Amino acid sequence: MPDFTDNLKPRYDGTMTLQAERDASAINVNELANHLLSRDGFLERQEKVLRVLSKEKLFKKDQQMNLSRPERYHLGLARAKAIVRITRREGWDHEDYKMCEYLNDEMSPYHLHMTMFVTTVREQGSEEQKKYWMPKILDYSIIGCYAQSELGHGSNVRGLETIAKWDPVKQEFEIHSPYLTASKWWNGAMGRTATHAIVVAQLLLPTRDNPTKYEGFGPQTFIVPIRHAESHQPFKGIAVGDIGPKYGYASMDNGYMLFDHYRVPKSAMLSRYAEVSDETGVLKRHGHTAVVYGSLTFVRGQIIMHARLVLARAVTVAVRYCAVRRQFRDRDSKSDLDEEMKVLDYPTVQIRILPLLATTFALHYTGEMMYSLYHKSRETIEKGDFGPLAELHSASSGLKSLCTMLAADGIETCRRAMGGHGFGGGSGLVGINADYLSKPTVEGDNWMITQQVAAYLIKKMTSAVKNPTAPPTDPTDELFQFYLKNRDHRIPQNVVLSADINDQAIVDVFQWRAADLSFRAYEARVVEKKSWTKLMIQLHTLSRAYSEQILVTTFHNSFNNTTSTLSSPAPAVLRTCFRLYSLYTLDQFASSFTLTTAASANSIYALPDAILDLMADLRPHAVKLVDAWSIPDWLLESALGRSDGKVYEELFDMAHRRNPLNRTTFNPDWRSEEIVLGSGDAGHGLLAKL
Ligand SMILES: Cc1cc2nc3c(=O)[nH]c(=O)nc-3n(C[C@H](O)[C@H](O)[C@H](O)COP(=O)(O)OP(=O)(O)OC[C@H]3O[C@@H](n4cnc5c(N)ncnc54)[C@H](O)[C@@H]3O)c2cc1C
Repeated sequence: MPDFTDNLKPRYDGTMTLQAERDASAINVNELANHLLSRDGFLERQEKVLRVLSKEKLFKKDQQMNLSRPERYHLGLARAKAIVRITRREGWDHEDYKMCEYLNDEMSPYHLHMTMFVTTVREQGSEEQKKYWMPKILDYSIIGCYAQSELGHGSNVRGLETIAKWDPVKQEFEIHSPYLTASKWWNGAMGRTATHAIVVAQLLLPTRDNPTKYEGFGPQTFIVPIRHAESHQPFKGIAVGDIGPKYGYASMDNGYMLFDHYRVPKSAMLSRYAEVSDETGVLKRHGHTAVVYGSLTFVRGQIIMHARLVLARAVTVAVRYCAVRRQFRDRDSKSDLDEEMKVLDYPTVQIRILPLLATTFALHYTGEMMYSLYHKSRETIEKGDFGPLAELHSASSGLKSLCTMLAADGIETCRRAMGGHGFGGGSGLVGINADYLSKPTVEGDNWMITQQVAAYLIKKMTSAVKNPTAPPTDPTDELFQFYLKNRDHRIPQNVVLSADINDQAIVDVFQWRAADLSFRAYEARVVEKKSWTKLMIQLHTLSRAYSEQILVTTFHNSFNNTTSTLSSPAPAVLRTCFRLYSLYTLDQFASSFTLTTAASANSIYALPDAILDLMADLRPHAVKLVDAWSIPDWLLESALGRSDGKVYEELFDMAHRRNPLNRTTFNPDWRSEEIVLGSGDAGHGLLAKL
């Protein structure tokens, strides 16, 4: 209904403000966007899918935060099915499907089906199993989930309690949950959606001398039907359901599941790398057991690529809003006529947002590098050479931990940097913040998996110490050999850490710190034989330092490889991002850099000024840099982050015209001491629902 608020305008025009910001920078946004997002035709695909999806009523986002949990799941399911339907209707491929999920922006109940479930069958199934299952998976005639974690164990896969006992007479496995803590738990899509599960269970085989006794052969993967194809009810011997409310993930049915002597045929065990022989009932292994973790590694690689887009989205909102938002006149201004300052011009706001803007680019180049590394190594593994698995696993673990931590913390930092409106639904960060909080935990807890990186580096340093002149097989070998040659006559680097510091000097500083921490870990563990548990904090620091070194080195390498082809001023601005990310990180962990003699204490003093200078250099380009990340308004779903800067108009419209709470008169009997929840206009039968 029209009212007197219709013609009111904000005091400062957001659209003009953002236009002025864009005019102030000569960056060619399209060119930079193509540079960042051309892999697999990402940008064209985004445009194509957006055109279709944004017209579908089912995908309208502006009311979803007002729905209850069961409604969110139901909507999520409807959208999951619609995405399959639309993908078929439009003749789209799997990348288009993934783009639908990305733009839909909620955890789809079909997500695990097309990630962990299909990847596990593809990587661990025998040719015969793949021939049987893959067509069913790809045409959605079954829906899968991945049931590894249990109520009692998640990180410790070897400690899983679900058992799969081989029955040589019936040639079947009996899957059983002997304890309450054996209940599968957290597994996405298992609660209400999936018809099948990849179940990770301890394989038990009868011993040779006494067939009534059983011997354990560790966790194996089984493909298990859990719900009836027609009734969709769980099969007898299975108790399964949704685990209930949680942070974010409202549209996902994370589940629990217990088995009571549930029988599956021999063919249920995925047998590309291990199978139970018919005649003898012994386990025959065909390859490297570490490959069982191959699908986890793959998912970790994708998580890193995803982290950069998630952080870019939060930073897009923060940069645009803080460029529009004004508070106070400049304290030192002599004129009363000056406009209020944009909050993005306050260094205390910049220090929270601009290093994160720089981080999006650091994540990008490492994501690209990991993507190539995974596919290169995958080819070698497919040929039966498992050599690269250790390096791949180590790099992916350390980077998964660092990148998801940077992105998850970064979203929250952006939210806080936006003051009160950052806390509101109009920020567009409520969903992404709550959903992304899971990432530091899932696919390997961030504090747990860093131990794998440290173990790998200690092993490498041990070999380097034993044989310091062996031909290096990778950059880490080279770095360790260089370190060992120079460590005795090391003079702490007195590089001046100013805004115009030499880029290679930054890389050297990060690499030296990583090598020195590796050497200290080697000394503590291998030479002094300190207990692993006691060293854990040191080992986590090592992993972080090593992964930061990868981010810095890879970012630096991009200058030689790709960024130099961009038109001015993009290469120089990206260099500023490189320095800002690096010097900001250096400042955060200054003691670690000085204690490892990577940088002298004197040089650290210059850091705050250098960071201020770099932020001043970057500031005029901030809006165009976030524009280059090309996050569509439809995905942002954010009043604060709108590309046209109409922040206040949208916030007011959301509250005044679109908020369902304002459509109902609550408390008409406000003089009474009681509220009748079960009836009336506002009651909606609430009591009956409780
Ligand atoms: C949203 C969400 C979705 C999920 N989806 C799935 C799914 O689809 N399928 C599935 O199988 N699982 C799923 N999980 C489970 C997830 O994989 C596990 O929660 C995760 O691996 C962490 O394991 P945990 O919960 O057992 O934590 P724990 O291992 O119990 O960790 C608790 C704390 O102990 C620390 N810790 C544990 N072990 C060590 C150690 N050795 N040294 C030092 N510190 C240690 C950890 O760092 C952590 O701080 C999901 C979880 C969430 C939150």
